[in-house]
Order: sequence, then C-alpha cells, then structure tokens
Amino acid sequence: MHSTEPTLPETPEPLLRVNGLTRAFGGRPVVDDVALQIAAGQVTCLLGPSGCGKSTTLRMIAGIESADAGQIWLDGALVQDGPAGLAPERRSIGLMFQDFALFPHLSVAQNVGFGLKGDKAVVASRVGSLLERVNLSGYGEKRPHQLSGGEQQRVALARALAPKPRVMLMDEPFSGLDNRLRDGIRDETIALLRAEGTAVLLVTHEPEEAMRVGDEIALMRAGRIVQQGAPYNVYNAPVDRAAAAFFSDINVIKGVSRGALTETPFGSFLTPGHADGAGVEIVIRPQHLKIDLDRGGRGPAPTPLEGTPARGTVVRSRYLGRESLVEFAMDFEGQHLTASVPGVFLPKPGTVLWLMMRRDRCFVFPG
Ligand SMILES: Nc1ncnc2c1ncn2[C@@H]1O[C@H](COP(=O)(O)OP(=O)(O)OP(=O)(O)O)[C@@H](O)[C@H]1O
Repeated sequence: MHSTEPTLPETPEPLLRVNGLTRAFGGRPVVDDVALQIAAGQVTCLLGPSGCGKSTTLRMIAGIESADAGQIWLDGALVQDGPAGLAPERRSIGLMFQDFALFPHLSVAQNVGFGLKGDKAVVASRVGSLLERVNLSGYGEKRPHQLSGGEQQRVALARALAPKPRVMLMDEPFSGLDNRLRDGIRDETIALLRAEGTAVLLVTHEPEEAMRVGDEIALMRAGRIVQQGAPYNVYNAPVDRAAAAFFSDINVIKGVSRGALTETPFGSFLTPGHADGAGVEIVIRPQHLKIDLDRGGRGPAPTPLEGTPARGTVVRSRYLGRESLVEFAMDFEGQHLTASVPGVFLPKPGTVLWLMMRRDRCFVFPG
C-alpha cells in the first residue's frame, strides 16, 4: 500500500447481514427486497404496522420460514441463499416471542437447559449462572405457572441465551407484560444483551418502544424497509408523510409550489425541488406548533423562524398527563390543527388564539 493512502478504520463484519430478502405468499409479496446489517452489541428495531412483514422477515432469518430470494449471513457465514438454508438449530441465533413459549411441564431450570447438551454437571452450572444473570437464582425448581409474567419473560431470556447465540431475534417480546413491568424488564433485557455483545433484531409495532431501545430503526411498510437510521434521524427527517405519521399525530397544510415557494396562511415556505404548480404538503408535529395570545384581534409579530401567525378558535382541549392537546378550527379553509403543549394548558372551547409554525420543524412532501 502507498504510504500516503489514508488508513480507514476497520469496520467489523456485522453479526447479522441480510440482502435482498424476499418472500411471497399466494403470489402476494409479503417481504420485498429487505436488507439489514447489525453489529455486535447493536440493537435494530424492525418497526411497522401490523401485517407489513416484520415477523416473516424475522422468521426467515431464524430459518423457520424459507425465503424465495436473498441471502442471510450470521457471524460471517452464509446461512440462507435463496430457498436453500441451514436448519434453525444450526444457526447461532436466540429467539424470543411475545408468549414466552415456555414448556409448562418442565421446571424453570429444565426450560433454561433445554437446548444444552453435554455433561450434566456442566449444564447445571451453566443454568445456575444464567438464572443468576437474569436475577432468578433459587427459582430453578419452580414451574412456569408459578411465576409472574415478568419472571417468565426472564426465564425465556435465560433459555434464549443458554447456547450463547451471537444474534438474538425478538418478536414483540415485551408486549405480553403489563405496562408497569414492561419498561424495567425491557431495559434490563436489552442492557444484558448489549453487555454480552449480542446483535439484536427486535420486531415491534410501537414507535415508542423502537425509539427507546433501538440504536437503529428500520421502518417497514408493505414488505419493504422504507427508511433506516438512528431514532433521532428517522423521527426528525421522515422520508414521507406516512413515515412522519407513524411516530405521532401530524398536521398537514396543503399548498401549491410556485417558483420554489409555497404560500400558506402561515406565510411562504421554501419548497425547492417541487415543480411549478405541483401540490405540496407541509407537515408539522403538534409539539412544534406554537400557541400565542390574541391581542385585540391581532397576533404576535411575524419572525423569520416562526413565520406569520394564523388565527384559530379552540374546539377541544385535553390533558394527557405530560402534555395537553389543543384542537383548533382555523380561520382559513376550514382547516383543523392540533397543538400540544407540555404540562397543563386547557383553554376553553371558543377561545381565540394564534398559531405559529416552527420553520425548522416542518417537513415538505409532494402533495
Ligand atoms: N404462512 C403464511 N401463509 C400466508 N400468508 C401469510 C403467512 N404468514 C404470513 N402471512 C401474511 O403475510 C403478511 C405479513 O405477515 P407478518 O406476520 O410478517 O406481518 P407483521 O408485520 O409481523 O404483522 P404483525 O405485527 O401483525 O405480526 C400478512 O398479511 C400475513 O397474513
């Protein structure tokens, strides 16, 4: 190598790599050209609405479902190439599902040791240390039905970890737990998997869960990954209106781009890249609409960041604990907009207020 060539930092081979993964049922594509890469200690959340193909993707990676096309590498080894693939037990993966799938007739220790072969004493010691790892020492002789949901989930985790998988595949593993338990168990489970250097693919339909645990979110829709990136980027730079709407309520203001500008009741917006006369949608999340007072029929002065205020009348106010949601009927075009405000703000219906749009928080999409 020439001495002036820069030395690139070594990127480790991802533990899970998926390329062009495709599967149809009855002629209908359910998973369509999916690509993914997950490194050691990283968590990727496969996020999307019900029926978009998340579970089928995970099941193909696990080897429980066959693929029509595409490749899967686990820890550098090709385990699936089109329809041909290794059996699930020959892939170095752990699996966790929503229903825990524990064997009811086996003790906790027998459940955890189920997939382990070899010397009895060695297996017993490994099971003991796994139970310790998930804070269930002393539970080995109990049956699953004697345990709480959270404890059963921890047994399922210990069992999935027993063969030391390099990749953990999780399908809605926390949705069977009640809300109060869920956050704690989820954080503990993910911290433990990170500490073990496991690559994690977690399937969920809940954006909050994906934002909470994912290093990366792969947003899936109708069989395809439509956007992939850090939670911050996926939330703050959605690829389209539907991607924006998957994470929160949104407000949409329609307009027509002329000379790379779109006029709205909130002033004009730069809309470069949209053809003259093309419809555009300006999208903003409720927390980025700013509410201001009416000053005898006038609103606050326009600013470069927030543009021109537009007047609205409160239709409904609701308190949601951390925030209040205020719905407005705007003076223009019968438009309804919703603003959210941290804490308690409950103006009465009929109150006249002014709204402003944070320019840096708007997304512009083709209409
Ligand atoms: N074995 C199968 N035969 C026929 N259709 C199937 C089969 N498995 C899944 N499907 C269909 O494929 C689509 C995607 O299913 P999949 O379970 O992957 O979606 P999902 O995103 O995980 O949804 P959910 O969150 O509801 O589980 C669905 O329409 C489903 O009915």
